[in-house]
Amino acid sequence: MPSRSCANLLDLAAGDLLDIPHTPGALPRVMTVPGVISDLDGYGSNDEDSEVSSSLRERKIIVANMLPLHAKRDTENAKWCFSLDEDSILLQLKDGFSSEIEVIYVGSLKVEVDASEQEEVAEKLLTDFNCVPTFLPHELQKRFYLGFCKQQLWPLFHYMLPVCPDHGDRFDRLLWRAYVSANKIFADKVMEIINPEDDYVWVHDYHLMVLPTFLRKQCNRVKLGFFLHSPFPSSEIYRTLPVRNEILRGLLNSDLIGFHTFDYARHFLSCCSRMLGLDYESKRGHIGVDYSGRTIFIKILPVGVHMGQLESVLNLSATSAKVKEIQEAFNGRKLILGVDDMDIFKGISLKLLAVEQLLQQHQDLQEKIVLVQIVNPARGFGKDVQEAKNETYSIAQRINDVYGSQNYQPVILIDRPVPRFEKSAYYAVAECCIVNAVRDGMNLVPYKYIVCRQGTPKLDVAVGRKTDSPKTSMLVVSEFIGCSPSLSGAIRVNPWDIDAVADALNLAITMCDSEKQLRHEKHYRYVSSHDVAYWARSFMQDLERACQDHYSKRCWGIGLGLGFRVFFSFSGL
Ligand SMILES: O=P(O)(O)OC[C@H]1O[C@H](O[C@H]2O[C@H](CO)[C@@H](O)[C@H](O)[C@H]2O)[C@H](O)[C@@H](O)[C@@H]1O
Repeated sequence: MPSRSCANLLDLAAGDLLDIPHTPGALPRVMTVPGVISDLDGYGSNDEDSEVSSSLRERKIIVANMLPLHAKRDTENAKWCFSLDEDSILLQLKDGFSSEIEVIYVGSLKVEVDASEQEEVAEKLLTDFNCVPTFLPHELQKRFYLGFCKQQLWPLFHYMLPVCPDHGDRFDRLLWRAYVSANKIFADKVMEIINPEDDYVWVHDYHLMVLPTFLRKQCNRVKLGFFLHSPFPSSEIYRTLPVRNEILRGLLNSDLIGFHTFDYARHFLSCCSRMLGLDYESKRGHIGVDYSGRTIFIKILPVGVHMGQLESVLNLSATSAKVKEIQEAFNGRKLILGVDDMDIFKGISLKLLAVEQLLQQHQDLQEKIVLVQIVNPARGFGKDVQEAKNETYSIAQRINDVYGSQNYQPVILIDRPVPRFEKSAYYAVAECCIVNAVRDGMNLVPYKYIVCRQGTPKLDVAVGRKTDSPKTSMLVVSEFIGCSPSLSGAIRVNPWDIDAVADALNLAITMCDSEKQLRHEKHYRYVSSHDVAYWARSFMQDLERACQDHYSKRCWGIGLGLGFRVFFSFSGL
């Protein structure tokens, strides 16, 4: 594909995101892809009950901002080396699909590849990893990701309004244009590889919310699902966004839109109603909304963890060794664990303030508890992130100065990339895990903690535990995070209420084992049965159903006469 200059990309006007008429009579011809039917006359010719079928192998095209890859240069020959990012949900979701299905990824690399190397790298990534890279020009990438995504959408979707005009967080149309341009590049990349007759496209997260508009424009029959991993804020917050309609319409150009929680879906619905004037109705567990002659389905489906992967890490001898090492180092002290990205919405300093309060109010706990806070590297680089980091360090220092001693440090900050085996070992040892985020789309830390506390027979043997000994865990979780509704045995807290969080921590660490066991077992049953494969399979099944409805002859007929509806379905909770 010929590369475009950055200037051209940034010139692309946001006005390009006009709504697309979807009444079948107004459908544009589908882009011609070799071997693919290129207009709708031929497409709708199945009889009423038959499914859309083709001899070509079905593929799922997963589109996300970042490919599930690590990249680095070989120190000897300076060539790029790539490896799979096993932690990526995008990679893990494959387990939800039949092995017959080919999964292709479209997204950016975390590194910048020089234009002269891009062709070679693209070939290698396709051959070795089924990945198709979108090489965004440097300036565009910066404005798109660090600018519009991280400085504008991320705060707003986590309920932070740009209140101070001098803070530099006002809506910036230049950044919006970059967002639109970047989304278009992703859509163009998908168009280069898609076989619309057979392939399903699944777009992920807030970075790519207008991509469906571009895809739908180029290929009206594209089978397209979207999942939002971040929260969808209340309409009172969302409606402050100057480009609110463009983004809503972008999402509505999918066939199915997924959210982690009922609230996010409800907020989205209310935005559609208030801002676009769309009606919706509830019928047999589904809610339907008409939108410009299209059918959209909405699914509430919290994501899960990869059980097999977590268990295999627990089975590593490095993990057992680390567990023993941590147990020895803590020497009977109760470990409270926090694992968070360094981000202003994770509530790390509120958590530290609660621990400080706990130690102040319960002198008996001094020398007996330790908060280990693992801090994953920041993903955005705003001034606010640096401020949050400084505050975290300063509160931790204060607590350690006041309550620590020569052999005791009540707060341990681990601020470096922590390998999976080490994290799993901390999860396995921790008496209590606390997630105190003031907003988070889902947050899988509690689920990982539960699985690691359950452990594996191999880990039990390695650390000298009876394999049939009762398993316990204790969670303190913020009520503002997506996983909270699924954790009915957790102590739910308002992270802003420091007294309440301190009390919750006290309750968690003093609770009797039988109660902790009951809560743990309940959580484990849920987490192990609603894993990432369940999530992906369930989303894809609904997407297939949605597309069958949309693109079968019968439905086109209904669409012509009556217009289409949006349906909501609920599962996983
Ligand atoms: O920081 P970004 O590159 O913009 O990516 C955003 C975050 O993506 C991932 O978290 C999101 O998805 C998780 C799984 O659904 C969910 O638990 C979380 O609430 C979402 O924000 C990633 O895990 C984060 O590190 C990124 O910051």
